[in-house]
Order: sequence, then C-alpha cells, then structure tokens
Amino acid sequence: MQLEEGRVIKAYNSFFYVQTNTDSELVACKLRGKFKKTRRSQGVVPGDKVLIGRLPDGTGVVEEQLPRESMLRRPAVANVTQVILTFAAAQPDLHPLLLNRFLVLAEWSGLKNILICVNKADLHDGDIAAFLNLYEQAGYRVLRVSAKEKQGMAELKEALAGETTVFAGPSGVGKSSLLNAIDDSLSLATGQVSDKIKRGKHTTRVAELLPYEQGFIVDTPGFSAMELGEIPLEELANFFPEFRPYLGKCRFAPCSHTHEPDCGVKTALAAGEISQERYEAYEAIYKEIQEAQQLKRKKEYK
Ligand SMILES: Nc1nc2c(ncn2[C@@H]2O[C@H](COP(=O)(O)OP(=O)(O)OP(=O)(O)O)[C@@H](O)[C@H]2O)c(=O)[nH]1
Ligand SMILES: [Zn+2]
Repeated sequence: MQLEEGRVIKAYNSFFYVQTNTDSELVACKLRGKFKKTRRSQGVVPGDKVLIGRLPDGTGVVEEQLPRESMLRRPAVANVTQVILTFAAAQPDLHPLLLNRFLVLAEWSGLKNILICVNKADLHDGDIAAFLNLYEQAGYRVLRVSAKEKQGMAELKEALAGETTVFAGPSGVGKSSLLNAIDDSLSLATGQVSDKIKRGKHTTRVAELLPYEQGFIVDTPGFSAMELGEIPLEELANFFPEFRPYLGKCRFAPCSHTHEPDCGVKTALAAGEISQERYEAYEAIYKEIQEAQQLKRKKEYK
C-alpha cells in the first residue's frame, strides 16, 4: 500500500484527523495498535507528522509516526516551532518576573522561535520601551501590537507564516482578541475551545491545530507556570540566552552563578554585559525551582 505523509490536526472520539498535501478535506484515521497511548508513550498527538494508508471508504490508518522535533506536554502537542509570549502593555500591567518565567519555560521546551508580543499598545507605551529593550538586547524579538486598533498586525501575521505557533501568556492580555484580529475564522475555533474548557473539570484539554498561512496556530496556551519546578536547576542558566557565552568561564563547575567567587556570569553582570533585571530574574527563578523541588522531596519522603 502506498503511504502518504500528513499532519495530525486534531484527535476526537478515537479518530485522528490528518491533513495531507493532496486533499482539501481532513482524512479521518484510525491508529495501528502499536501507537496506542501507554504509560511510557504519549501515543499519537495533534501536531504529529505521520504516514497514512487509505481504505476504500475514504478513511485512513496511521501506519508510521515520524520523529518529533519538539513536544509540549500539557496539553500534548508535537512539532510546535514557535511560541508567541503575549503580554499587555497595561491592564493587566506587564509583570517582569512572569515574563521571565514564561521565557524560561519556552527555552526549556526547546522551541525554535520565541517571540514576545506586547498587546494593548494603544493603552500605554512610553515607559515600557526601556524595559522591552532589555529583552531585545537579550536576543528576543519583541512585537508591539494592538488587537483593538489593529496596529502591528502585518508584522504579527508575517511571523506566523509557515510556523506552528502557540500563543502563551497570562489571562486577559488579549490572546483571543489577537486571533480574532488576525483572521475571523480563527476566532470561532478559539471560542469553542474555551467553552469546552469552562464546561467542567472532566473535559480533558486537547489541542487542535488551526491552519493559517502555510502554518498552524495551536488553540491552547502551550505550557503553564506550574511546570517550572520540573526544570533541572543546573540547566537554568542555559535558558537565559545572553548568559550562554559566559557559562564556561566560572572557577567552579558546576556553578550556580549565585554565590560562588570568580563566576563568569557575575563578572559579565558587573561589566554591564548582562542586565541587572535579567540576573535578578535568574536568581528569583533559581530560588523558586529550588523550593519547589525541596517541597516535592519532602512529600516523597513522607
Ligand atoms: N485597549 C485594548 N484592549 C484590548 C486589546 N486587546 C484585547 N483587549 C481587551 O482585553 C480583554 C481581554 O481580552 P481577551 O482576548 O479575552 O484576552 P485573553 O488573553 O484571551 O484572555 P483569557 O481567555 O483569559 O486567556 C478584553 O476586554 C478585550 O476587549 C487591545 O489591543 N487594546
Ligand atoms: Zn558561575
């Protein structure tokens, strides 16, 4: 049987809906038994690239799962290439530590592109410019947009093309409004999903990929701040990209870059090559992870 490559767009009632290059319609597929979800494997999830075979009735069978480039776990979605960390210039105010936590989670997830998008530019701007410059200096691309006034939308749309994107960020910053402003057809799908989530605790959250400009937008937030405690402490500094050039320059190895003498990161901080704000965020997140892990160990000991 000739196999065709496709992308799993959504999973529903034990069917996997696959988009192929040749069909305009999604192909409803069943799985071969070897792909079923077990304690050890996530099974096949939305975003997976697969090879399918066709049955005479027009449905399909997933025969092969292709290697994953990335994996977000809650909810499970494979091969996300980009996260747009969405915050508001005001209402709610930009919360620097929260932004840094999201940046660390995104770096840890191994996503190729990490962008910061500051929405509600119509409400505020002047005094956050200096703050955002710090993040641009750290290597992040920052988009300033307003869903309400449709400012900055061309740049945002251009960033989405060809990528598989999740929009992550705190509640109320305007993620749904931005999707509406990008394309009316996206608004419907997001609305449906948030209804589903609100309906009750028994509905599990499943992701769906919404096709957009040769790429996809994932309709769920991607990751939650709850996962921070799972990050290995000794890897944290790697998730601050502007620290990386200095990580081999500490006298002690391993070095936590908090209290050790002759630390490359602290030397760069003193020289102004690393910003005070970002270093303080590192210290705060370091402590947070340490405490979360101590708490977990205590629970396991009991
Ligand atoms: N002034 C202004 N208000 C906006 C803008 N974008 C969204 N809002 C408002 O901000 C509020 C929250 O917007 P949502 O799109 O629901 O935010 P969300 O991030 O999807 O929120 P959750 O569903 O809680 O995650 C709404 O009252 C919007 O009208 C904007 O660019 N400017
Ligand atoms: Zn160090």
